[in-house]
Amino acid sequence: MMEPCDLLIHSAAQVVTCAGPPGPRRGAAMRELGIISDGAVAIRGTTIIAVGPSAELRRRFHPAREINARGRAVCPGLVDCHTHIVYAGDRVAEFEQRCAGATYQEIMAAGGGILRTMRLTRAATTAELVEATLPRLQQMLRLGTTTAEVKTGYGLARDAELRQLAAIGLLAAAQPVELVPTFLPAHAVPPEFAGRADAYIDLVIEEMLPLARDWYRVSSFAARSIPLFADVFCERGAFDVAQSRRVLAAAQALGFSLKAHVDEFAELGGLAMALELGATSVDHLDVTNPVMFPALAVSATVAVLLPLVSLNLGLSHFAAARQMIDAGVAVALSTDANPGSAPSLSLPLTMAIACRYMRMLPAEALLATTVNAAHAIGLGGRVGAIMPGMQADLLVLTEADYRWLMYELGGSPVERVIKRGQVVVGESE
Ligand SMILES: N=CN[C@@H](CCC(=O)O)C(=O)O
Ligand SMILES: [Zn+2]
Repeated sequence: MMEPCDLLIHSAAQVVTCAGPPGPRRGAAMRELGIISDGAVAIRGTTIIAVGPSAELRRRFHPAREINARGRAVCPGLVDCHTHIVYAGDRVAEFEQRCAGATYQEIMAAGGGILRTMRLTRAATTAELVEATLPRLQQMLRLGTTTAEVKTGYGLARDAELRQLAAIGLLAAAQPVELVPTFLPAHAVPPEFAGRADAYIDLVIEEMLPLARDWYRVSSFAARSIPLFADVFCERGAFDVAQSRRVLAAAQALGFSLKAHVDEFAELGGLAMALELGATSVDHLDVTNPVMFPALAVSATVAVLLPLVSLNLGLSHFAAARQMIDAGVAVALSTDANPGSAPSLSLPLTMAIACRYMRMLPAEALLATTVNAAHAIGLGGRVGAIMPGMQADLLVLTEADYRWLMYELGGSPVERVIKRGQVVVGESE
């Protein structure tokens, strides 16, 4: 007797399952993709129920609908685990200043950069923020992103930060990309607190974090067991290690999971602090001293690397992904999509740059934007792999070999996107 299923995707040249044991992948396991040739995936409701050779699954299942992948590759929906996509305005003029030689830090120190986006974002209503962000999410979806972390951090004041959280909640309900919220009020010292960063941290701890926690408790995110993260920008010109520790420790006491921007331009010691607090991820790590890699490798913390920042800032230095992977660090990759340091929404481009400039192999880059990225946002075991029991988030690519995702530069490698068992990009039959 054949078993019923809602959707059967079959005749894929490769089903790149990324299947493996629980937990983030490290070392040689970052090169094991579990590829099934001439593969198929059976889906019931929002969940994957079987994965295997096409001939076997076509004998076993009687599907309500089927997709013939016609020799294309199928892989997990991509997970963008570090983005700043809720903002108003742009930084095009600053881009020209950087072309003329100004640095990102000089622009930030002169009141531009994050503070320019803060001024524009503060002036926007929640509805305007939603309207500005929706097309970004649509583009991410077309490029294969089915789950994305989204940070606040351009309000830098109580109400404006809460408006960003509200916008993230509305966006999660308005389109298919699944969102994971991160509260980042300590992204820069706002102008009202210039020279008084500690006083701003007091406000963050006493008022902003508790309000964000209250917002989360009644949100759809809590109802679906999607975690709320707190994050901090630990950097010269932003917050020092002591200030960053105060924010993260207070957030942890309120029940937030933790992330930290560390070692982007200067190594202040934020990495050791974040590891001590058991952060879910540490992000950037562009200038981290390799003596830190063994401690990172034995921790449960995922290292999120953001190569589009180095590319966009015209830097020749990239995070030491090769050394980190060889040392056993669980590496994830993300766009860092934001209007300043990384104006790109493309995970395929991110992977392409990581392979060329950080010496990652294509298999490692894919695991870094699926399984490990899911673990970096607390969704490991739910999304990021094609395995029975996992959420049915899949891509049918335009080519037969998944390595086209990294090989092509700036292309459009995705033919169809399936989110929670529904075709949300491309033809449904
Ligand atoms: N480094 C700090 N925050 C962002 C940049 C945000 C911006 O420039 O607007 C980042 O991750 O690169
Ligand atoms: Zn960031």
